[in-house]
Formats: sequence, C-alpha cells, structure tokens
Amino acid sequence: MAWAPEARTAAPGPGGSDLEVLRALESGPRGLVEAEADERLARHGENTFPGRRPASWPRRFARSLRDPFTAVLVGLGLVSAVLAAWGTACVIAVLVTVSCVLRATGEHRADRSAAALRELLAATATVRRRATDASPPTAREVPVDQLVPGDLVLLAPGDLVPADLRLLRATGLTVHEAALTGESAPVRKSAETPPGPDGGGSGFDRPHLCFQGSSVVSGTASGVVVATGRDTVLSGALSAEHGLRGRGRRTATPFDRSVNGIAWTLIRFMLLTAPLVLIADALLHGRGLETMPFAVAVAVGLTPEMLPVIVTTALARGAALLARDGEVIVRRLPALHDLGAVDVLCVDKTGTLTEDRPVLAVSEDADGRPDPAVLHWAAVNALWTLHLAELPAPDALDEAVLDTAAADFGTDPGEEYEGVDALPCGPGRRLSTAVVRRPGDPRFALASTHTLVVKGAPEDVLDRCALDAAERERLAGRARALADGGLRVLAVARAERPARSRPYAPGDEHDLTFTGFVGLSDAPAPSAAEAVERLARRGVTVKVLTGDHPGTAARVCRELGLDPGEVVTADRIDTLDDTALARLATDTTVFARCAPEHKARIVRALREGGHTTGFLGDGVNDLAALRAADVGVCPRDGVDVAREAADVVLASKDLTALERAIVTGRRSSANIASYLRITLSSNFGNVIAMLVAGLVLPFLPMLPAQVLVQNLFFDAAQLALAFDKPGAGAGERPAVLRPRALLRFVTGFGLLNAAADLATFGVLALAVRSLGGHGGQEAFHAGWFTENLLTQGMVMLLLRSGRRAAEGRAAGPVLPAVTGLAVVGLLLPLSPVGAALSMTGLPPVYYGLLALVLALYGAGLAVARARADRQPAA
Ligand SMILES: Nc1ncnc2c1ncn2[C@@H]1O[C@H](COP(=O)(O)OP(=O)(O)OP(=O)(O)O)[C@@H](O)[C@H]1O
Repeated sequence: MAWAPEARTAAPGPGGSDLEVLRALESGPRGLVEAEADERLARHGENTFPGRRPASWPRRFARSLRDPFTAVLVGLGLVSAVLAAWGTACVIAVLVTVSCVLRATGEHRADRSAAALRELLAATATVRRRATDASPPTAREVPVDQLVPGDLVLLAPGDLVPADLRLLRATGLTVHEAALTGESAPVRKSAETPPGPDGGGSGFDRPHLCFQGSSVVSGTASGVVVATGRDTVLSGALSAEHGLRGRGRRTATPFDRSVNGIAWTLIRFMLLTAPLVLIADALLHGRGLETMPFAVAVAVGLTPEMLPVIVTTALARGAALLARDGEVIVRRLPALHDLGAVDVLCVDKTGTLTEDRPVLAVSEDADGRPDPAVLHWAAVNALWTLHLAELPAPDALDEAVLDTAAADFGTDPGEEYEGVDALPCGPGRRLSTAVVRRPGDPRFALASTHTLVVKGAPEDVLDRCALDAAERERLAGRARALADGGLRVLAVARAERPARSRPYAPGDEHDLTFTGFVGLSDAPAPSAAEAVERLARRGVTVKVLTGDHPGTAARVCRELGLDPGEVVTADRIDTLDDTALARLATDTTVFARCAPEHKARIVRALREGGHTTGFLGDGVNDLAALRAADVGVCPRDGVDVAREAADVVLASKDLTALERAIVTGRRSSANIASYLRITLSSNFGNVIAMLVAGLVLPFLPMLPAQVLVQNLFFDAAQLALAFDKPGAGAGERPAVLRPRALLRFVTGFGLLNAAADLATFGVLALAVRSLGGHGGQEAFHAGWFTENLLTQGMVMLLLRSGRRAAEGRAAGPVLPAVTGLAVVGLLLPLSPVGAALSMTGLPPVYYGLLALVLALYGAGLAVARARADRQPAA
C-alpha cells in the first residue's frame, strides 16, 4: 500500500509561522505548563516507540510454532494423523505443545526482563516547561514516553528525535533519516518554512519537520511536538506495513552462522532419515507404508527439538546474571552468544583506556614558550561555541580549558566579547570555530571587525594557517613531540575579518594566524591495564580506534602495557582497498585520526578477515562502527543513538565489566554446545542402532510411541543443561561452535553409543529367545527403553562442558535430572504406564547383563572424552 507521510502529520499544517504553529497546538515559546502537559498525556496517551509494544501471548505462541524444528515436528505429526497412527500423532502433539509452552514462557520471561532493563535505559528528551503559568520556563529531562503535542523539545548531536517535531530554530542541524527513508546520508534541516501551502514539499523532504525515529548527526535545534505515539509518521509507516527501512543490521551474525547453521543442517539430515528408513524396510522386509510411523518416530528421535528452548533459556539466564548487579545489559539475546565468540575487541581511546578527565598541562606560543594568551583564546573559543551552538554541555576538553582559564584569570575569559557565530566540532570534523566581536570598542564598533577563533587537531588547524611549508612542518613537529609525551594537543589560531551579516561556513576557516598549542593530560583509566591484560589472556585482542593524534594514542597504549606497534593513521587507510585493509587491520593495534567511516571500515575489514569483532564506543562518531561490528557495546551515558545501536550496554565504560560479560557469554555458549553434543551423539547412536535392529529383527525394535515417550523424558532432563555450571575452562577461549568439529565429535560418540545399543540387542535377543513369543517382544522393548534412558543419562554426565567430578564441585542441576531419568528408565516399563505402552519387565539376570554393558559403555565414554578434550573443542 502506498503511504504518504504528509497524511499522518496531524494538525497543525506544516506551513505557517512559528507563532501560528504554536497557537494551533495551544502552546507558546515558553513551553507548556506541567499540569497542562499531564492533562494532554491523559488525552493523547503515552508516546511509546512503535517497536516497543510487547507481543501478545497468542502471537508469542504462533511465533514459537514458526520455529523450523517445531514446523518439522508438526509436519511429521500430520503425516502420522493421515496414516491414522494416532499414538504417534498424540505424542508428537504433546512434544510440540511442551516445547512451544516452554519457548513462549522463556521468551516472555526474557522480554519482561529486557523491558525492565530498558526502563533502566529509558531514553529521555530535553523539554522546556513551566511549573505554573507564572513560573519561568526551565529545560528539563523527561522520559520520552511522557512527551505530549505542544511540548518544546531541544535537540543536540546524538539525540534520537523523540516525536514528530516542527522546528522553531536550528543551527547547523543535520539528521539521519535512514530508519524512515533508507537514505544513508544525513539530511540538512532548517527552521524556515518554505513557501507553499504544504510547507514546500511532501513526505520527508520538508526541511522544517523532524520525524520520530531519526537521529541528530550535527547541530542543535528546538522544535514543537506535533505528533506523538500512534500519530507519528513512524507509527503510520509501521501500521501501513511500510516497514522500517535501513534498520536492517549486519548480515549474518556469529549466532546465525553457528547455532542456526547447525540447526538447518540437522533439519535437512532429518528430512532424509524418514525416507531412508522406509526404503530400507521396503527392500529388506517388503514392508510398505505401515513402517511410516516408525520412520517418523526415528526422524523425530533425531531432532534436537529443545534447541530453541535451551538457547533462549541459557542466554536469558546469562543476561539475567549480568543484569543482576546492574553492570551489563544485553539488549539482544543472541548478542550474548556473539560476545562470547569475540576474538577482537576494538575500543576508542578516550574514556575507555583513559579517564576522560583531561587536565591542562601546557599553553605555549609558536616558539614553545609558555604563554597564557593561548589558553585565553582557547577558552574564548570554548565558551562561545558552547553558547552559540547551544551544545547541551561542553565536551571534556572544552570543560578543562574553561575551568583552568577561570581559575588562572579569575573571570570567565570570553565574556568581554559578543558571540557572532559558531562552527562546532562534529563527526569527522576535528576543529571548532567561534566568531566573536568586542562590543563598545571604538576600534571595532561600526567599522566593526569579527575575530575567528579556531581550535582543534594540529594538522587540521595548521593546514588552515597562513604559513610557509618549513614553518608548518616545524610546528607539526612540535605538536608531535607534545603528543608523544602523552598529551592531547590542540592548536589555536585566529583571524580578523571585516564584519558581515552572512553566516560563517567552514570555507571561511583559511589564512589564519597561528597562536599556539594547548596540551592536556588525560590519565589512563585505573582498571584499563589489568582489563587489557585479562582480555589478552582470554584470547581477545584489543585494538584502539581513535580520533586522536597517533603519538598520544601510542603513549597511552604503552602506559597500559599494550604494544602499539606501528600506528596507522586514517590517511593511509584511505589508500587501501578492502582486502589490503583486512590484512593490515589484523596486524595493527592502533589506528589514529579516525573519522566515523574509518572506524566502521576497519571493523568491517576485521570481520571479513575472519574475526568476530566487538566495538566499544559512546559517541555519534562511533555509530557507524557500532552498527558494523558483530557486537556493538556502549556505556549507559553514551549518546542516545549509540545506545540504541548497541547490542550490549555497560553501566560504565569499564573494560573489566566487559570482560566479565564475555566470560558469561562463553559460559552460556558452552551450555548450548553441551546440549548439542549430548543430544546429537545420543540421537545419532540411537538412530544407527534402530536402523540396524529394524533391518535384522523380524519385529520393530521399539514401537513409535515408546520412541517418542523416551524422547520426551530425555528432552525434559536436558533442560537442566541450560542451567549447568560450566567448567573453569569454558571462559578461557572465544566460544565458537564449529560445525565440522561438532560433526566429528558427534560421529565418534554416536558410533560408540550405537555399539552399546547393539551390545544391548545381543543381551535382549537372548532374553527374547528364552521368553519367546509376544512376551519376548515386550521384554525386548522394555529392556531397550531402560538401556536407552540410562545411556542417555550417562552421556549427559560425561559429555557436558560442565564441571565434572574430577573438578571436585557439585554437578549443579544435571545430576538430579540424570537421576530422574534413570529412575524413569528403570521403573516406567514395570509400571501400568509401561504396560499401556506394551512393555513388561525382564528376568533379573538380564538386568545384570545390561549393567555390564552399561559399565563397559561408561568406561569407553570416559576414555573417549578424555581423548577428545586433548583435541580442539567442538
Ligand atoms: N572541543 C574540541 N575543540 C577542538 N578540537 C576538538 C574538540 N574535541 C575534539 N577535538 C579534536 O578532534 C579530534 C578527534 O576527536 P574525537 O572526539 O573524534 O576523538 P577523541 O575524543 O580524540 O578520541 P576517541 O576516538 O578515542 O574518543 C581530537 O583529537 C581533537 O584534536
């Protein structure tokens, strides 16, 4: 269905003057009164983001039915029903229901805790409101869901646009609308209403409207809310099934590649099993479709149908453990698995490796002499960019400059000027310019002059200074020397220009006069050195991707015990194609002077080079890399868009917390791997044994209902694996599930299992001969049922990644589960349920023989496991 955004943006019409718009919304330039806002909230409802509404139970249930394993089970159930094999159909129905209920409740629980965690991360918006009619307006943070039409909202870089807004004022505002339009380049917005009844266009291209779901790339603005909640353009887009464009994340995540990859291989294998059984039986025994229920049961027996449940439970449990102490919040469950697989972690420098509390250390002129005037001009720049660009808060560098200047000069330097214009720093822009004039100064009055005060990265500022090549090189050398000493270096320059009313643009930053350098020291974060070392021990290589000077970055790395090697700067990256960059990225530890696109390219190159790559960053300039990484990590106080793009949110930018999260991810993955190894080895062995027995015996080795009932008990017991305590080794290496290694493991152990099963046949065949007739078959079935559940219990104990007896710890929930399984295996065939399933007990002597088979099997398993442990893990 064609859908036009202009149809949604409710009153007032997008055209009209600011006052008309505000009046139509019964608001004003001083903002709403709190009581009025409350009343509007009751009338319009909460401003919830459309994607956030929780799924209903029927939907959740339907979603779990869509899972491929469940779909296959349902298909097999239908085949059984068509063939009137009601017993098989009923047991499959029970299996499907149990797995759907477990899955839906697991997901419900996971969603509920994710929602609780989101509360912790609840996005806020800055609004201008008044306590009463008479009070002055104040800017304050309110939760985004409390916004109402008529609210005045202030926007700054990194903000998510919280509702649909009509801009009232904008300075250098560009927004990213990819989520709505798929357009990846930022779009310029302005407060001026273009002429025309519809506000100068239709759809998203009207420059004075900003839509919920877009994000601020640069600049600042204020605007009035024209639509919230279900009335926003984004809601309209979703309800018209227009979908969100450009939201699609990375292609295949490590989770998709490993767990889902294995699942699909198994499904194909399973779908082959049933026809194979049918063909073999038809050829050898001349049986026809009557073997179908047995073939179906064998295929079901092979299915690791609990995989989705185990995966959700193991990951949700890991995420809950991390959230318990409020340190780490996992926003997308599979990201916990991916975190465990990370072998390269890219981090920015500032605030991750350093404290981001810079302190002014140097203020010197062009000749390297201490000169307070340089600090003075740096402070003028900081003060007026802050005021004129209406930045919500100064960045840490500006704050340090302002604080030191205020302390040294006694007053706030810069207040003696009037601000004219400002061009702040932004993603990819490493300098800022404030244009000021001195009021009342006869020299500057009418003939007036504007002073451009520029400060920023030395390379960028020196490029814009009127200097000869030798002098520029000399000054760049001095900046390098300061940076090599570990300082963050800013160059300061000025220019006098005739006054003008036209706004200033980056093109005006030329022919500047060099003023001097300021250098700031930023101490390494206290826990960073230890965290880097611990990550290295756990097989995670840390790489630094920074916007800062190569010298500063190298020095910080050395202080943390991280060998920086040869630092690569962004201009070199620009000369490389993707293949060459992938090679270089693997061998490089520090990339400096990176703009956002460089950070993203490096991350992509590392992924293409076969690394599972995490990225930790908190700013607008980290956004592209957060999206490009396998796992994006952001601290809680990062900008809205970075938090929204991240898969994992940290309470603070603390690498040690991330290291703990990685270990938790590996433990969850270890439990998933345990399940796969155990269930597949056991199922594979059983299927081989059943096929052989089916071909040799004149009767079915197990009735379909018996196969399915024992499957049900095995499944239930295996749930314990999701709660297992993995062994100490589980957190040591990146946890990657390699399908080939898994297949090798499963084949080996499956054959061992089949051997035990066949030995059991031998024993049972003796029993059948001694008992004879129908009773013999029933005893055979009972014997095999018992042996199967007991071997499955043994496999669970001996093949799990969990702590084993040798590690001297309690086995967690697995031991009770295995005990339960053994009790069912021994007692069920002797009970009335056993009789209903056509089973009778064996003479005691055969139990003795079975015990012998089991003991031999257990010994074989233990030896094979010890050998497998010496090889690379599956
Ligand atoms: N307030 C500022 N005024 C002038 N120049 C600045 C300011 N903030 C940053 N810069 C310049 O831009 C460069 C890049 O800054 P950016 O924020 O991209 O990275 P960073 O903070 O240095 O490092 P990281 O990427 O590790 O967080 C800085 O090294 C500095 O030279």
